[in-house]
Amino acid sequence: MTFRKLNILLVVLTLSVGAILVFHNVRQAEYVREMNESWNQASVETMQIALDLAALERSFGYVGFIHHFKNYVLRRDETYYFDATESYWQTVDALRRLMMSELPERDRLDLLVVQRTLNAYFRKLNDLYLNRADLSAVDADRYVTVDDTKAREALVRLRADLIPNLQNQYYQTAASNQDNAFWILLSSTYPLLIILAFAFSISVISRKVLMRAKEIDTIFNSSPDAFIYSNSNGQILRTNKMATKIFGYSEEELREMRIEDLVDSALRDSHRKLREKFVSEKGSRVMGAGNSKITGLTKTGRHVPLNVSISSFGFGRHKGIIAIARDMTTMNKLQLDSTHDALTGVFNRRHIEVRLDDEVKRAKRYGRGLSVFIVDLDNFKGLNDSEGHRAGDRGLAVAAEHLRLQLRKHDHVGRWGGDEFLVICPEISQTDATEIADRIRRRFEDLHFPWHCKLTMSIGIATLQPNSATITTQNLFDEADQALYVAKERGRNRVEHFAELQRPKRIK
Ligand SMILES: Nc1nc2c(ncn2[C@@H]2O[C@H](COP(=O)(O)OP(=O)(O)OP(=O)(O)O)[C@@H](O)[C@H]2O)c(=O)[nH]1
Repeated sequence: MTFRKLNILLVVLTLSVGAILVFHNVRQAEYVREMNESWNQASVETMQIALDLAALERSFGYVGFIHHFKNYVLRRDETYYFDATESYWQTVDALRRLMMSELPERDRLDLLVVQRTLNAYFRKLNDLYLNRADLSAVDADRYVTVDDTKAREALVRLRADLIPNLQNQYYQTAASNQDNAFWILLSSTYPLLIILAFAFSISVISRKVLMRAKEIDTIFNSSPDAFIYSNSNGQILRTNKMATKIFGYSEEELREMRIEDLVDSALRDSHRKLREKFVSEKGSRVMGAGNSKITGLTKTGRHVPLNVSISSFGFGRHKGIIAIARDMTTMNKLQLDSTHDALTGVFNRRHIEVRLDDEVKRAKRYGRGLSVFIVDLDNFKGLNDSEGHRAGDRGLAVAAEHLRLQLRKHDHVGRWGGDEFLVICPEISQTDATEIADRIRRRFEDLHFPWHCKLTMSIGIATLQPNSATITTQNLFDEADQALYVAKERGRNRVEHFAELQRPKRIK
């Protein structure tokens, strides 16, 4: 998974959990409010009905209307009449309130029975008060008699039915509130589980990211190449162990530096311009791919040959550069050792053979000329014998250096073996070749050596004429060798060209 995808996933997860929590909080507040409301409502209604029933029984019963009614019938005291009337209206009021409550149908019917009985009593009371004040107590009592059996039974039923029913309702509300509380608890657990899952995935992802970082760190630090990571301004942000080893600075010191500080001051400006051009190009790309050769500058001021590849990459507005540099000191030395003679510093036998083959092919391909010299020191054995091998070694090195100095940049010199050298001069005609070889010979003869015997050289030349397609490398070499042989035969310290040997005047 890419870092970008990971980021998007985390943002989506965070937003989802946030939304769920907000939703959950709103729902929870709603639940609590509903619970409170239903609880309050249930409590108030239950209480009200109980109070109304108690009020009904009190105002209707034997401390209420009936009590005052009976007293009036027996004593005919107006006060009882008014008390009874007041109790009557209180009873009516209690009945009305109960009728308006949510009650089962059978309870409503019982309330109607009570109301009818109350009204019957009240009519008789008023009639007695207004029209029959002259009746004796016994007659009055007989007159006002109302059959209240049904009303009493209705009240008993109401009490027996209504209170347990209300209790039932109360318990149902409590049970439903308990249900709500359960769901609130469950809905609290739900986001909690999401948060736990979220935390778990974050910890898994973090572990993977840390593992990856550790892997990269290990790769980074165990690389045989120097890694230098910098921002687009060239400010070094991170390096590996090899970078500290090559440049001699600590990681902390490198982090204070710019990448240009690691090249020679003369090259800094051009290096900076190259970096700026490189960074301004969009996207990631690799420059050099390990082939761009530059020279690094170490803390001690030593110049190190480097092969560098540079990659740039962009992440949002951030641009970074990674330079991977390989110290070529050892590699260059190995390469040099594989192609050069250790004693004289010119090409070794194997390499000069390859060069000879290449140059012969090239000369044939382009129809150009080529001359080859075989140079052999004269009586070299004598030098070894009289002055020792060290003097002989020095003589060989001086001869090689002499050849190199006397030749053009694109000529090649190699040690063929012992005291013998091979020189390749592309595009040199026969006449020029002889002249050059003779000049080399003469100047070598003029050199002063710190020993008694004189050191000279004999040179055999062969020339590949332009557009001569048939001659092979071996033929050319053999011709030069034959010319050398003749030079030795004719007294040494001489130059002979193979082509001259064929002419009759030379043979004379
Ligand atoms: N000091 C030294 N001597 C070497 C080296 N390689 C070869 N020789 C010696 O070079 C001498 C070459 O001698 P020769 O090729 O026989 O002939 P020369 O003495 O040069 O005589 P001419 O070539 O006939 O003039 C030998 O004695 C080798 O031992 C070397 O690397 N160092």
